[in-house]
Amino acid sequence: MFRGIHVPLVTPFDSSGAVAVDAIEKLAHHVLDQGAAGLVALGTTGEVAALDPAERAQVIEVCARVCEERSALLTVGLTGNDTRSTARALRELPSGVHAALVTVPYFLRPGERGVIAHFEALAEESPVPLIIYHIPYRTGQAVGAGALRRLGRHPNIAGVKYAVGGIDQDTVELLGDLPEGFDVMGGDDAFVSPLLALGAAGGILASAHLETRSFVDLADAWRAGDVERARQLGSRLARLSAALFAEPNPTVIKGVLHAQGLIPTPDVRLPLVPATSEAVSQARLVAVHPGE
Ligand SMILES: O=C(O)C1=N[C@H](C(=O)O)C[C@H](O)C1
Repeated sequence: MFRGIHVPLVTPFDSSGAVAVDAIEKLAHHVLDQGAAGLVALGTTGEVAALDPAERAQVIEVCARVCEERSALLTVGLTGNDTRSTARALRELPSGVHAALVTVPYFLRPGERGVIAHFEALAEESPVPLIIYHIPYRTGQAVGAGALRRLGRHPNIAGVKYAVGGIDQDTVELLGDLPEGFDVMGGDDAFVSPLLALGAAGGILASAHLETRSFVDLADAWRAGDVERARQLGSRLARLSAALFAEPNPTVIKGVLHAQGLIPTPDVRLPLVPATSEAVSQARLVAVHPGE
């Protein structure tokens, strides 16, 4: 189900601080024009925690409209560390949403058995397929290859957004033996190229707001076995990702998109603070001169 590059959209704000719905629509078309396979609404990059329920509904509505028009896949991010309320949020997803990206329960650290029980319960209730968001450096919860493989055998669990901060033993084991119909999507921008080389189906990458076409080419090159091209693109794009993540995501990306005239302000909501002008200039420089 998951393949190619999916862009977790930023939520732009206008000068009054309101969600700039027109800018979301423009950005959505912009990345899809460049070959993105889908959009992710309400990810970390979309500052979901700082949006109120009405704003979240607005973001989903505009993304669903664009995805419908463009025959693209819409995934919506859901973060919770309680199974009952997460199941309720899944049941309440509006139509037009094709999948839900659900974070491993954070902070609580329920252990692997708890994580398995959580996702199996959610998968039974969810009206759309789930993609597990595994990001232990944010959630505090390890989940090994065996547990992910078991979850991947559930018919309503379509994949994992894999962001363990590098390539480790579990990464290699997982990608060496994937359940049928269970896709691995790279979720650590700087490591997407090696993950694709190991057999990931694509990536959910905030960096792909910029150079979307090049990220799509990277995934295509690994799939086609064009190793030379994939390595070159991979190292160039990893430099771009490093510059875009030099300060907390999505502050630098918003700074660059604003400088390019794609969003009305670079503003983020507290506790995030806007990126420094140095970080934004450096990221713009790397985007234009990737060798520097
Ligand atoms: O919102 C997302 O989805 C992503 N979030 C990650 C993060 O903020 O750490 C980065 C990734 O590119 C996508």
